[in-house]
Amino acid sequence: MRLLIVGTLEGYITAAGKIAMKRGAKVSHTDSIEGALNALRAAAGADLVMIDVKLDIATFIDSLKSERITIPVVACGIGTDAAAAVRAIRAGAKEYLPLPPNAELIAAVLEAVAEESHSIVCSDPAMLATLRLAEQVAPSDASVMITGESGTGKELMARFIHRKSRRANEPFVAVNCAAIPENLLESELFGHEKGAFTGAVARRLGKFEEANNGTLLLDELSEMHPRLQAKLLRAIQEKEIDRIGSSQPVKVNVRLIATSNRNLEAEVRSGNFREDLYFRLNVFSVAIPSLRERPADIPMIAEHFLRKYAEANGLGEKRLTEDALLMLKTHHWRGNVRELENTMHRAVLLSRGEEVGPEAIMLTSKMLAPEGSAQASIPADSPVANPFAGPGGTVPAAQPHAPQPAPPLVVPPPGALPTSYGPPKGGKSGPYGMAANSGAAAAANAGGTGAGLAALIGRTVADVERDLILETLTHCLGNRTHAANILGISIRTLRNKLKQYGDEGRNVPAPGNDERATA
Ligand SMILES: Nc1ncnc2c1ncn2[C@@H]1O[C@H](COP(=O)(O)OP(=O)(O)OP(=O)(O)O)[C@@H](O)[C@H]1O
Repeated sequence: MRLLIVGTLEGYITAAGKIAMKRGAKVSHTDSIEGALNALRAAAGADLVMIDVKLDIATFIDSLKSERITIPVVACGIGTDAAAAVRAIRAGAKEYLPLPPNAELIAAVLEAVAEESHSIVCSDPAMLATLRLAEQVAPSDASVMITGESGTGKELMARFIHRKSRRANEPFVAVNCAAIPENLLESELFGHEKGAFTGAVARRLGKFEEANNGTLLLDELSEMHPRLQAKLLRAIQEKEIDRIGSSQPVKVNVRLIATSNRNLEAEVRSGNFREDLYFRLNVFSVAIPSLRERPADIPMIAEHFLRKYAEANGLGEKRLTEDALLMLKTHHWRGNVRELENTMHRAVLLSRGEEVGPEAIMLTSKMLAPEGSAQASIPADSPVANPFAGPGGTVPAAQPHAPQPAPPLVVPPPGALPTSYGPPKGGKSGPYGMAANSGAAAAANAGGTGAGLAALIGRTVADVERDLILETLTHCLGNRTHAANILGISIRTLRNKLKQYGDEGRNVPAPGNDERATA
């Protein structure tokens, strides 16, 4: 949790900051609204802003809205100033915290923000049962192995277990073992001493030490090289790690959660994964059902993302039509919740007005296309894999047993995309179901001749794809990562396409501020 304090808080900055830090928050401070906006525009960002009620909160919140930065703002002022509190709430502040700061109140606000941004939306009995199991397992210190197809919510579940554990106020640190090359992963996990290898210009602590007293998530563990598996096993057994280049072991107290979207037992059998490590990590196992196995979750999750992205994009309320809902319910979600999330994000941007109909639902999967059709031959990675597709409750993580009618308060971080949003990994989901096209979906798909779609007829797929990519990029103010997420393609594919368009003399939006170094 990153907290940004703006202003002097009537002289109580230090007290408020200390309380927040004690609860695990990383606290930064700026004096002015301009300073806060600059900080939020930068990659460092924040998950919550506490602002002095004497500052111009209305201007601040308006600026956030106009720049599409979505972040909860809490106003703080001397308790007796009721008029200022009312003004702040009217301006859009979520809460008013009276000063001097009260430890319990600050803790409650931080907890609420953390839960809201990682809430697990579900109502299907299969998922509720999984959550119950996770909640039972959470308070112990035992290692947990979370399995499930790509995009089913494994990281979300790991965060849920951490929040429900005795370590909830300590750090939660995640490492994606598949995303980091083997030689860097060792230093990432265990740290290194200055001079340990070329480029090690200073001592760096690894994730084990960063997560000390808290929880370390080893995401996509099956991708770890056997040599590192041995070092990890030692760290678990001895409860100590060796920084690279050091002969002094360091004691660590870390609860481990591992995830894998591969069948780890099979990896053990084929000799790719150490059996002893597998049993160390798999004390408890939590298997997350795929979205296909919990169809009752689809409408709820779809509505959740509809609200989230409509709000994040500063658009009014939107609702799904019956046809659109039917299309979602009958689609074969290979990319699971992540695919559904991207689909709803696109739908928010493509729909006009309050209603979201089937014409706004662009599915990246080939599953709806008849075998051998032109559509089926378009790669699933393409944003126009289904360009001619036609009309087709939330249980906050803290209370998994009691589905609530009220929508969750969604708190995406600055830039309006969740931190857990990784590059699309749908292609890695493995050999999961090639379910036959359902009759309902096929029927819904067959009727696609809305005005928007008719306008596409006569254009080539490449043309439509280019326009969609460039429009989306413009919408994302040039941010490649966000655009790739919305389009449902990898950042690499996006960059290749943009290079091609640039070479063809097209006007390609410049990278967003935070991406200039890498784009
Ligand atoms: N039940 C849910 N409610 C709300 N959002 C969800 C739910 N499940 C997953 N998500 C969202 O879907 C996206 C993918 O979730 P997450 O990263 O936890 O999946 P994963 O299984 O760890 O993915 P991968 O296998 O690719 O690592 C995230 O944006 C997450 O917030």
